[in-house]
Amino acid sequence: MDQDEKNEEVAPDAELAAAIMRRHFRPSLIKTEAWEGYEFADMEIKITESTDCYGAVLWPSAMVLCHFLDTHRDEYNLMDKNIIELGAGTGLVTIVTSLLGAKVTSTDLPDVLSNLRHNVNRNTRGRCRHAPHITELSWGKQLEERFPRATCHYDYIIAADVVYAHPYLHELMETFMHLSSDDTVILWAMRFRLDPENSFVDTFDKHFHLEELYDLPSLRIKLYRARKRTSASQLF
Ligand SMILES: C[S@@+](CC[C@H](N)C(=O)[O-])C[C@H]1O[C@@H](n2cnc3c(N)ncnc32)[C@H](O)[C@@H]1O
Repeated sequence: MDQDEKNEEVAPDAELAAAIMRRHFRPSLIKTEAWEGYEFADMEIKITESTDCYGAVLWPSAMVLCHFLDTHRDEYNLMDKNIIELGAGTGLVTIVTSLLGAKVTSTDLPDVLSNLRHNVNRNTRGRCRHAPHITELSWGKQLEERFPRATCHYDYIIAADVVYAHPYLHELMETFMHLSSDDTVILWAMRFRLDPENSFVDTFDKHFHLEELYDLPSLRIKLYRARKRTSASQLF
């Protein structure tokens, strides 16, 4: 392969990655409150971050997932769909999916919920068909009690950058398993940093049919679509 051919291979990822990161970012406005502006679902979205924990920062995987959903509205028509987001953080993905018409349950650890609620309320009030529901979900805890399989059915489980070197990867897998019905589609944007992340993908692949929708090496992010493996389920 000569150099030109190599360049041709790399360019699409670099261009897409640059477009995702550039298109949706606007500089901070320091007024009484600092926020960053993003544009998705034909709306300006204001996100306030705080640097005191992971969940209060907006991570690039969230922008990748939002970009995908915003630019694939026909294939992924979210109107009236039931969605649950894991590790919602600052709430960008919850906001975008709500603006696109979904009924969203937005979840994270208790410490993160106040900033999450602030961002989600300010960006969705009066703009959405269904008001998003924000609630605690600590992976692996009280799953059947709080999200009973008999009554909770999700069309989509969405997650951005929830896999990294934390001690709850087993509980996260358990949560994906518990919330998935045979027809639930998981859309999961993942940033690769260390080895535990690769082994999580290997384990995930044993329980779910996994398909790559985006591979963005320049951001070290992949976007996956997955569905639970069952004896009766059809492969994508
Ligand atoms: C790297 S941040 C990603 C946040 C957001 N999805 C984004 O992409 O901007 C990881 C998120 O997972 C949440 N998280 C970490 N451990 C968790 C656990 N055991 N149960 C529930 N959420 C957890 C964090 O609070 C945080 O919001």
